[in-house]
Amino acid sequence: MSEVETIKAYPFLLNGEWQNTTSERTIEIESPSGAETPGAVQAMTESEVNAAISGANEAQKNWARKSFDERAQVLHSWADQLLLMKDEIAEAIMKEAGKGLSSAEKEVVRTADFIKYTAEEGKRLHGELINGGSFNAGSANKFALVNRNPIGVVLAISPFNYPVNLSAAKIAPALIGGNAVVFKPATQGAISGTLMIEALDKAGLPSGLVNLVTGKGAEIGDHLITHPLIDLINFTGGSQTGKSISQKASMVPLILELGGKDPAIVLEDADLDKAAADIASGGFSYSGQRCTAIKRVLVQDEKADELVAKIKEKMNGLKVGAPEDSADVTPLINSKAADYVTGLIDDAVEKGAEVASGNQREGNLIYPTLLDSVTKDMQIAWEEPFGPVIPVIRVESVDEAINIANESEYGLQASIFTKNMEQAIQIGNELEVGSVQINGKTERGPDHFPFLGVKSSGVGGQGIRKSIESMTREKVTVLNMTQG
Ligand SMILES: NC(=O)C1=CN([C@@H]2O[C@H](COP(=O)(O)OP(=O)(O)OC[C@H]3O[C@@H](n4cnc5c(N)ncnc54)[C@H](OP(=O)(O)O)[C@@H]3O)[C@@H](O)[C@H]2O)C=CC1
Ligand SMILES: O=C(O)[C@H](O)COP(=O)(O)O
Repeated sequence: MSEVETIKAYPFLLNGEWQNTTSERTIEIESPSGAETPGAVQAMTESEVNAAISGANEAQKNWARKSFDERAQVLHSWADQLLLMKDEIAEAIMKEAGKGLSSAEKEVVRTADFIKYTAEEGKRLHGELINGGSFNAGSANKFALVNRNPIGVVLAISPFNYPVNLSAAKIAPALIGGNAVVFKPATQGAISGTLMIEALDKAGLPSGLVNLVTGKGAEIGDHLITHPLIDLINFTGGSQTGKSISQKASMVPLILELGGKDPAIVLEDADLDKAAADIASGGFSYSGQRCTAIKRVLVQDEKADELVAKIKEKMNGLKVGAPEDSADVTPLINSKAADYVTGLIDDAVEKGAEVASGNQREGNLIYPTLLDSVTKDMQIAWEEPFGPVIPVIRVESVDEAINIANESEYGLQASIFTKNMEQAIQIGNELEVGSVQINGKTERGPDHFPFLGVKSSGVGGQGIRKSIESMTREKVTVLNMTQG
């Protein structure tokens, strides 16, 4: 048997059947650590993609007629199945996304919690009744019944870094809202995505309601996003990909969760131990491959030396190594990503940044790197590394910190560390971001909080309740009463 024949090729789920592509082409998943491939997925053909979309369109009609409670039962059962498959799914996340095993296990548990909360939140989705008499030119004999209806077929496209959580964060709210889903996982993440759909299938998923589409985004992406039966696109990934989708998908509602360059703004009165601990864990966990990772530090000059020393100290507590050992910093997703990060570090060092810690590389593993005295002419001041490197930019005033924070093309989150709550709130109001964390690291969770990015960080809102609202639309029925 040849080496290629020993690689497991995972099938896709199309209209209730697990199938292999008629193209007979598979895509081998890379191991970020350079170990053997964890398997392969099918490169689906255009006609298989069409069948997935039209099957979902058909299945949605029945699903929309089900009560919230019936839909919720499927979701609860999905969460139970995910937990039963926890070890297998966590191993897949570890092998294809290079995530530390214990974080991968936490991702599965977090996802089950997410799905269960979504099921219950769906049941609490109430419409409203508006009386026409409350408007000057209106009439008290008119009543608007405002209900939330499904949108139809949601195209869910997810990134590699949270291949289970960020996929379920689209699929579960879409389903509870009465939609069908065509799910295209990141190729590097597609085995985990396939396994989570296997769990959903075991939970009693109606045939065609969620169809799994595997294949390279560069090959099938345009076809998917421009298909006339796609009613909404819910995308998480890089800003470049997101912007290109938004240009091509005309008149289709979009939810885009894109890149970030989240600053930690540290004021002179901050608790520096707390700030340093949050910067180290917020910037380096999962090797900085989180949209919400702290990606730059803006610190008042007077406190910069002390803060840098404390961050370095906290960095000693980071475990660097293999995903199997549950390390915090593990090899990056592929060599292109690692080369990109190395290039950013080299550019900064050439232009005068000081390496306070790190700047070592072994294969795709980049040691956590802290760059001090970063200036605005360096690429690392502006670009999203999606890797374990934090630039420290020293500022002379709070206004300078706000200006640099807002000069970024991104606007996901920002942290402010200070004991002065009033000032923190004032600064927060000035920052062009979706969320501000006061005295805490930037992060998405808990998952029922609203989550959104502005500028190049995204369009539309998520977070369990928001996600259900974003993937349903209001339907207004006006009752015109005869004069009583
Ligand atoms: N704001 C947020 O909530 C989050 C944002 N992100 C961002 O995601 C990025 C990292 O994820 P990464 O997976 O590398 O992002 P990519 O943009 O490379 O890929 C995301 C998804 O888009 C698919 N895709 C690629 N090209 C196209 C196309 N032309 N049309 C449609 N789909 C396409 C990919 O498929 P394939 O894998 O086959 O190429 C993948 O499924 C970072 O920038 C990060 O900040 C990540 C998590 C959360
Ligand atoms: O979008 C991401 O990268 C993840 O959802 C981040 O989630 P976290 O901030 O809770 O790690």
